[in-house]
Amino acid sequence: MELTNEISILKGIGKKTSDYFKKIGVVTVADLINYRPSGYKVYTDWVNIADVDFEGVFAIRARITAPLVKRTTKNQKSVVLCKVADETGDMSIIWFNSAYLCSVLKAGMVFVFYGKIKKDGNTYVMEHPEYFPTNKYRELTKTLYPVYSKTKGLSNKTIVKAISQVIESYPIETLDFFDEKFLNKYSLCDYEYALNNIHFPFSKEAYTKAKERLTFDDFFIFLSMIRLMKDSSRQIDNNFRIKKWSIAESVINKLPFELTDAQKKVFKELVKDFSGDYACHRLVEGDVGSGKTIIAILAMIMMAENGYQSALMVPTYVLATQHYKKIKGLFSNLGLTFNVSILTGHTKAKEKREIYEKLESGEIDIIVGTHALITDKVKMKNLSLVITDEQHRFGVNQRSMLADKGEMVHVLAMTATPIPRTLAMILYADMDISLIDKAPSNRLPVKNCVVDTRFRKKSYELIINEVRAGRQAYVICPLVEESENKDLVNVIDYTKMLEEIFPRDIKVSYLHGAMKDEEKEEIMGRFSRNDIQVLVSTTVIEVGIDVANATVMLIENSERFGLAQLHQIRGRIGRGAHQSYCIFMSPFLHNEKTKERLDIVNKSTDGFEISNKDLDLRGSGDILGTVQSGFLEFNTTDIYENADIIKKVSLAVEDYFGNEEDKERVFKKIEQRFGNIDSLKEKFLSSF
Ligand SMILES: Nc1ncnc2c1ncn2[C@@H]1O[C@H](COP(=O)(O)OP(=O)(O)OP(=O)(O)O)[C@@H](O)[C@H]1O
Repeated sequence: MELTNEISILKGIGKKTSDYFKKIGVVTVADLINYRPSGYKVYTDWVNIADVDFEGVFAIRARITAPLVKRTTKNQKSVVLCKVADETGDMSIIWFNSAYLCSVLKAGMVFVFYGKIKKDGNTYVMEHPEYFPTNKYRELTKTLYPVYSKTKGLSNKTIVKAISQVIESYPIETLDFFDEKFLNKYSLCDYEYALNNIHFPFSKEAYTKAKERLTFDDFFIFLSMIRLMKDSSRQIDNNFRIKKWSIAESVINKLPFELTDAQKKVFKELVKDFSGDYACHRLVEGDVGSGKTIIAILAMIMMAENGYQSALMVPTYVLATQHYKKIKGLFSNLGLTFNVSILTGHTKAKEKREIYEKLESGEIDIIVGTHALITDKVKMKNLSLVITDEQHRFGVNQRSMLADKGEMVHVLAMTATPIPRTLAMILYADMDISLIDKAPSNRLPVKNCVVDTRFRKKSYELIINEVRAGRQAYVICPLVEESENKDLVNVIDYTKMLEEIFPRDIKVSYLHGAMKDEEKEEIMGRFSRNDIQVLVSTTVIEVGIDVANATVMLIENSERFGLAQLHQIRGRIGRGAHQSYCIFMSPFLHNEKTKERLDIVNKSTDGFEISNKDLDLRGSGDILGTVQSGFLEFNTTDIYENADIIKKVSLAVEDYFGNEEDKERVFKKIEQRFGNIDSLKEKFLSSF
């Protein structure tokens, strides 16, 4: 048997069955062994019938007390009824469409019945259970039984049988990538053991070992591919090598704050990239408010200092304006004469023409903007650096459309999405990664609370007190206009209500997505000058808004938001030296799930931890769905859950890439297990 053979060479798999297998993506023998269980059935120890006092899946060990009876229900379904008893009580069992059982199961026989127990009036009924002789069941409780994703016409049993055939007759050990020395070094079991125990775990411990090994393999292949890609993108020469960066350094010394160690490290990495042999391709990842903007500014100063142009592209007009103003302000304070401009969809036609000209002539050193930057009209004399504020708003395509306005430019991407470094390596395969892992030290941790609406009055008092102390506040509501759902609060009415409650001198205003960009920008401008003290807003403020004087965040209907989003929203406060307060308000705190979710953001201010826990609650499908598209399916793998393994894998990949012989051997094995490396690479690339 070859792994490339179609599965029809297996016993018991005819044309019809192999067609069903095709529907679940299994065509060849290789597909079959890589088709991993979607879950496992755990056969729990049996319980006394008397102890069953809630619905659920149970095992009971009981004697059949009377001959089985066949009935037909009102809607013509055939059911079989069975009475059973143990020392503690009796119970009814019902099977559907299984008339044959009447001649198999006889009064007096003892079995372990395993199935769902439901309440029926005052009694409990077991529905359609499996049944096993006692000894067989005892064996089953020690193991996990695989459950595969099926398709109509293809039973779990058929899949189990097919996989067992391959495992029994194929020399699985020949597919191992690694030798004993390597396996020992990374404390891994061998591949044969792993494959056996992922499909048919001998014990729970064996399953854990197997899962760990296969997860390792998945990531090993994945990261090897990334490494290959990186090797090829590394070859891009640095066309814009900087020779000096003393102005950037003097800016650092004159800033009103000292850069954090994390920021200093990233700055050094950038100097090294920009002055090195190859073009920079770097992702800067830092939690909300960690201080990424100044890094972007310093990078652009370095380029300007060497006579090159740079572009900063952000997702919204408001954000572009904020960055532009910040850069202008900083330059004028420090007496820097570099030419900075802003280009957005709202720039007036005449002004636009001037900007296009100045970009083409090289007069503008730094251009900040939105998507407007990628139009054909924008031509740049010597664009050398492209910075994008990722936040998942720009695809790789847009990033490269801007980059294409220069000749193999440096690329710097910024993100606040709290993804573990290893996952970032997958999402941003071709990039180096810098982490800003510590927030500036002048910050006091935000004080949080989760409260129901009875706390509203107190929240308003807190807001008034903070405003009196010179600070400002945000109130976030999920919807804009009159809402059909009375439980949700709308921004405009809310603002009116606050205006009535708050003393006259406290200026309240609102912001929502349906407003015109210029209106939004005008309101944000007034808020950042403290002309407005309380801003009632939808989540339009979520990304990047920076008003360090704002210290209160009241989030109405906080149950409506995702946890990562709540973290982003909260990130708008706690950005300065003053104590900040975040109030997660919800009328649904009696719901345990809601409370449990909100407690996560309440207790943690670490974006990475919050995402992790959010994933635990929601399952990882959402995030992994995009990562795995079209490539290896990490179906035994959850990137977040396996962060430790991934770290180990990165080391292992580095190990291998240092050694040509090992590398070749491993790639041969990968090919053997999955097919040709080039096609694998192609699949990999197309999944981005
Ligand atoms: N080292 C530092 N010490 C003190 N304050 C700093 C430091 N670095 C940046 N800041 C200030 O912290 C605030 C947040 O920084 P910045 O806007 O760059 O955050 P960010 O990482 O872009 O966050 P977000 O992803 O939320 O937009 C700004 O007001 C900035 O001036």
